[in-house]
Amino acid sequence: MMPRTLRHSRHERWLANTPCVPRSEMRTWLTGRGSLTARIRARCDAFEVRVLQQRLGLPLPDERRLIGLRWHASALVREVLLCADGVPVVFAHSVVLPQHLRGAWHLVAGLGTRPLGAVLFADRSVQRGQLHLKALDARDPRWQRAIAASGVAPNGALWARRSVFKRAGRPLLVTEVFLPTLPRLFK
Ligand SMILES: C=C(O[C@@H]1C=C(C(=O)O)C=C[C@H]1O)C(=O)O
Repeated sequence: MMPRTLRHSRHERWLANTPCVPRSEMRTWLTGRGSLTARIRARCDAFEVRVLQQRLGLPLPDERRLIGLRWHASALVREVLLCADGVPVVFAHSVVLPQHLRGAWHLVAGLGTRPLGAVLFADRSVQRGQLHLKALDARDPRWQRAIAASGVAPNGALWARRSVFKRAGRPLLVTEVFLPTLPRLFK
């Protein structure tokens, strides 16, 4: 029997398979492998990236292994809100090792309010790994930061997805938390 600290109960795992997501438009948004920026842009008149922070910080414990970060080491953490016609619809949290900002991920360093997707999907050398999904509840710091930053009234768990992008073998972890306002963009 694994010790409690290592045992992941269902609510603590990110799931690769999609049956966990009810058949709906939400499933299309969660599992689409194209640019989320492009999908939002196509469904609103004014798209905006509101940068909340882009600085060295500690990634969350469940992120370290995915980007090969030693325990207690810092990474570049970028958090933004993607807004459609002035309304936040996605909270995004991206993590990359600082040393890769001088190399493979140099374009991230000076990104500013340009969407990360504009970099990722314009470069054929960038490879996206598998998407993993999770329903985040109020105990998760990503849920807490998404709700606090967006000012959107919470109504339970928030669907999130994450994947590792690689350029020259260097990982960049992107997590996207879908806010309750997203359905305004559904067809
Ligand atoms: C990865 C993409 O870029 C989006 C923009 C981000 C940013 O500007 O930090 C982060 C994650 C994405 O929601 C995308 O468009 O699919």
